[in-house]
Amino acid sequence: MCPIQVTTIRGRGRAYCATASIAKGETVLTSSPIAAIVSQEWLPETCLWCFYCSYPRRNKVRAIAHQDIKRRKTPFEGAGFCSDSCKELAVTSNYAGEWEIVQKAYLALDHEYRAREQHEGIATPAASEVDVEDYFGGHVDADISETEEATDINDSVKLKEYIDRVWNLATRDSALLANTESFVPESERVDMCKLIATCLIRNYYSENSISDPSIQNFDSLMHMQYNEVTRFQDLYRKMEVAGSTMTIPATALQSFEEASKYVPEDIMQDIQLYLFFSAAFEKKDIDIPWAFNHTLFRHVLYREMSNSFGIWDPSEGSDQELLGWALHPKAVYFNHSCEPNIRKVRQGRNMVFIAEQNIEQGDELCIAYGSVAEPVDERRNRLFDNYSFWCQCSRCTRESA
Ligand SMILES: C[S@@+](CC[C@H](N)C(=O)[O-])C[C@H]1O[C@@H](n2cnc3c(N)ncnc32)[C@H](O)[C@@H]1O
Repeated sequence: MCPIQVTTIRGRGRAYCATASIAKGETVLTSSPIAAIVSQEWLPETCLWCFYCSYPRRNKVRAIAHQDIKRRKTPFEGAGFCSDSCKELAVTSNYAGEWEIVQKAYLALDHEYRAREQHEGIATPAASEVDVEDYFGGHVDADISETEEATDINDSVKLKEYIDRVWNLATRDSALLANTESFVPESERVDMCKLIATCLIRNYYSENSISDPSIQNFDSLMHMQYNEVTRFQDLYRKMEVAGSTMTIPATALQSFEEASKYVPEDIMQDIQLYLFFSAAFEKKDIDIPWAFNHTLFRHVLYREMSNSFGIWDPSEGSDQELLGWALHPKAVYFNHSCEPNIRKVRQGRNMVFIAEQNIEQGDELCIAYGSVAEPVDERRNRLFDNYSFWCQCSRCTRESA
């Protein structure tokens, strides 16, 4: 048993703390991911299960059988495993049938991406031709109750309602939907869609299969910190419109066009990404047994942003390559410190957390979210830009005093 427990610390939220003393070098936690994605760039050489990167040699075992590869034009068709046993583990560590559906979803996203990238026969329909119900296959969310009040950006509850309304409006706005097919996401954002699809497919299988305690369920993801509102607030404060008002008028919700004037560009990109995601799965020939909507999509998107772990290639020394991303529900309670007492090491698919020094009972266990070599202002700004928090660790507090 690991001598650690989750405790709440003022100003830092939940945190792992030691329940007994821990000796330097002791492993405090080993975590396996609920979902992981190898980035498009490294797919041909990186094992989908253990993340061993054999670059420049390609993976030995293909994910998709030769006879099933129709055109071999999309990245996932080149994906694979370093061994048959890794492939076997990938298939058997899911619910029955789940792995095949995940592969289908990846191919659907790849096809949508490639089609948009190459403008392969995509005719942008006129706004009047877009049938919203048809576009979303009936998955359009019900609207939330009308509010006639202005929205104060600092009021998190009201702002969440505003954000929900904006997403509802966006997914019904025929002008936006008509133009949406000309939007080509960056390849890393397509990778993000694959990670989200993996989680939503797990949600479907968790709800529709006989429970298997060895498989992590979607619920474990929901315990991760949800950063949608704080991200909106941070981005909004940087917008020009925000210079004049921290209040969004009630009239903004009359139409998506009006509402979008008060939506930061990065959030508009998130909405476009969802429209891309749903377009990939609303094609007639794609048979994926799940229900998705923008609420579920956002549940994963705004958790991934400050909770995921990079999959770094350890063989590269100081010039490590980022091979992909993984979500580890058990490991998300490690806060950041610029003088961390825990080191994280990737061992194959797992993340292992090891004490860097002797730790006393009651001490908080912290890792470093990236480099801590820069001066305090640089460190704090980077953490704020990447994770939306102002570092309150002992070193930052000391160095900024
Ligand atoms: C991966 S989560 C860690 C667990 C988190 N405290 C929770 O309650 O879920 C990262 C978040 O924890 C908080 N956090 C982590 N390290 C921090 C620090 N040094 N100073 C202030 N907040 C911190 C920030 O809100 C950050 O977005």
